[in-house]
Order: sequence, then structure tokens, then C-alpha cells
Amino acid sequence: MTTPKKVCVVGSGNWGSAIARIVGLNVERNSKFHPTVAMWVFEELVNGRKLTEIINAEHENIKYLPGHKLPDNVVAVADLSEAVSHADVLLFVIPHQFIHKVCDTMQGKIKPDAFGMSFIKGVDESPSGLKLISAVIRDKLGISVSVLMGANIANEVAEGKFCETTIGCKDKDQGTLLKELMQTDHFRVTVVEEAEVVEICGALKNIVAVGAGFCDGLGFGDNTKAAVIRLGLMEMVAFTRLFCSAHSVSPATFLESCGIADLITTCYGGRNRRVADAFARTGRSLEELEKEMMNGQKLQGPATAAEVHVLLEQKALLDQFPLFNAVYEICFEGRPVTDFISCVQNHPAHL
Ligand SMILES: NC(=O)c1ccc[n+]([C@@H]2O[C@H](COP(=O)([O-])OP(=O)(O)OC[C@H]3O[C@@H](n4cnc5c(N)ncnc54)[C@H](O)[C@@H]3O)[C@@H](O)[C@H]2O)c1
Ligand SMILES: O=P(O)(O)OC[C@H](O)CO
Repeated sequence: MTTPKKVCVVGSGNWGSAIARIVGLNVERNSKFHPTVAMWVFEELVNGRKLTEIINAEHENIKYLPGHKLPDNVVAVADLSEAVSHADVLLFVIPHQFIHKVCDTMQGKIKPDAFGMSFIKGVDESPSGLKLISAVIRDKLGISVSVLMGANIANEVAEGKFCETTIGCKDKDQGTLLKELMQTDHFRVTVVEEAEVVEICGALKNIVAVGAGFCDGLGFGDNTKAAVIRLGLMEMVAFTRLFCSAHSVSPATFLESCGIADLITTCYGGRNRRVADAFARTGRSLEELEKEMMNGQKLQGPATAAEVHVLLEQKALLDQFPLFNAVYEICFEGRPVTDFISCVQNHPAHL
């Protein structure tokens, strides 16, 4: 008999906590997994108490996923090295901005035969180029890394409202095990092989969601948003073909939950949309609005627009990605938000 696999959730934000909730319930009824789940918490004080102590006493992450109990077998751990040291399966669920620091701390602390799955929607940009977050983890920790992306607004998932999701995994046995770890009656998992496409979809849809939020804030309607979604999807497909040229990129993957479905849900119900809407309405800075509206949660869309912009500029391809470029220029270069509509009106798809 094989030893049950220990799972550690690296992260405890809005999505991290919703994932810990699913995983905690699933491991209890599956003997392939150890019945206790460690959840790494970036320690902070909430109402004068340590967040780890609150979670372990009240079984609720009252800051990032209030109103939803975590199963008792999810144990919050503040020390990252301690949290990951016994894990066979590492689930990475942190805002993409923090991945380097977290992996650096984990180096030399994990089991050599551990493997990972990333739930992180974003990309990494450095002087050596644009990289998938799974590749950062793989390179820093020397482990295999799959991904899980989908139309999954954390609060809705925690409420048990039905949704689908996509695991991108190249190893059939690992894919089957990860599906067993994640799937519930309300959270249906499809496993596909094109892991790079799954992951890049998860990152790029956040840029489009910022554009959708601009349109909402400017007072445009659902037809306009549908146009933004369509044009954004075209740019997502084109960018994926460019970025993943060494891998297979099939249209079918964009039809999975990680593709069109995630794009739609984010453009209607996501945080990137909500803050971009407020930005267009008020003219206040994104930084200020993020602080005020998100209670410590982090936006991924504007940073991803900036990271993608570097590559497009280097390759002199900005004119082929006017929607991505407009989101970047409005967020970071003072371009008026009202220009977003003319960018959509003059999109090369209409020429
Ligand atoms: N929230 C969602 O609905 C949702 C759904 C699907 C995917 N995702 C993706 O999952 C990833 C994680 O999102 P989330 O919603 O769990 O996070 P979040 O937006 O709730 O971010 C807050 C988390 O970041 C942590 N944090 C703050 N400073 C930190 C630091 N210096 N180092 C490490 N951690 C720090 C906080 O402690 C908290 O746990 C993101 O890439 C996001 O795009 C989110
Ligand atoms: O709230 P957002 O904009 O970070 O999006 C959340 C999820 O990625 C939706 O699947």
C-alpha cells in the first residue's frame, strides 16, 4: 500500500482559502491522501490577533474568506519552511507578485519527490524574458508543476455554487490524482495536456477584465462588453500562439473553463473588473482603489498588462495587440481612459 500523500496549500488569500476548503473536505474521504492539510499563511494581525491563531481556533479566514468555515483538518502554519517540509503535493495559491520570494524560501526545504500545482493567474517578467509562473516554480524548486485555472470566483466556489475548472497536466497519473484531490459535485474538473495554454489563458483574461471594467465605468453596455470579450479573446489566442510557439495550441483548449468561461466570469464578476470600473468612474489611482476596495486582496490584471507589454514592445508587436496595449497605457502611462473605446472601435479585427 502506498503512503497517503500529504498536501500543503501555499497561500491563504481569497482563492487560497477556498481551495483549502475543498482540499480539506476531499482528503478526509480519500485514503490516497493524508487527512491533515497544512495551509501556509502570510502572518498578519487581524483585530489585534495573529491570523494563524484565528484560523486554527475559529476555522475561518475572517479576513480573506469571511463567512465560510474551513474544515478542522486544515491547519494554518505561519512558518513557510515548516508548512511545506512534509508535503508530497504543493498547491501554490498566492498573488503572482510574491512567487519569487516564496520559492526562494522553500528552496532546500521540500521533499525531493514532491510535485506541485499552480492556481496562480499571472506571468513573470525579468531581464531573461517572460515566463509562466509554473516555470518559475519548476526552475527554482526542481519539481514538476501542473496548473488549475477556470471560471472560478472564489466566493462563489466557497458558497458551493456549481462551476467547472481545468487542470493542465502532462502526466496522466498525476492528472488523475490531482483531479481526485480537487473535484467535488460543485467543482467539476477537466484535465487537459496543454498546460501552457491553460496557464496563459488564466493570466491574459485579467488584462481583458480591466478593459471590461473601463467600459462599465464609462457607462457602456453589455453589447460593448461582449465586443471587448471577443476582441480580448482574439488577442489572447494570438498572444498564446506567439508565446507558446514551441507547444501545441489547440482551439479546443480555449473552449475549456480556463478559456472563454473564465474570460466571461472575470469580465462580469471579478475584482479586476470592479476596480477598473471605479477607476474609470472616479479618476482615482488604481493603487488607492485597490487598497480601499480589496481589504488586502491583490489585483493581477494591471501588473500582467505591464509584464506582457514588455514582450510586445521588444517584438514590435504592440499594434497587433491594441486592447492589451491600451489597458497598459491607461493603467501606467496616463492615457485617458476614454481612449479605450476608440481603441476598440479601431481594432485591426474591423479593418
Ligand atoms: N480570488 C479569486 O476569486 C481567484 C480565483 C481564481 C484564481 N485566483 C488567482 O489565485 C491567486 C491568489 O489569489 P487569492 O485570491 O488567493 O489572493 P488575494 O488576492 O486574496 O491576496 C491576498 C493574499 O496575499 C497574501 N500576501 C500579502 N502580502 C504577501 C507577501 N508579501 N508575500 C506572500 N503573500 C502575501 C495575503 O496574506 C493574502 O493571503 C492569484 O493569482 C489570483 O489571480 C483568484
Ligand atoms: O477577481 P479576479 O478579477 O482576480 O478574477 C477571479 C478569478 O480569476 C475568476 O476566475
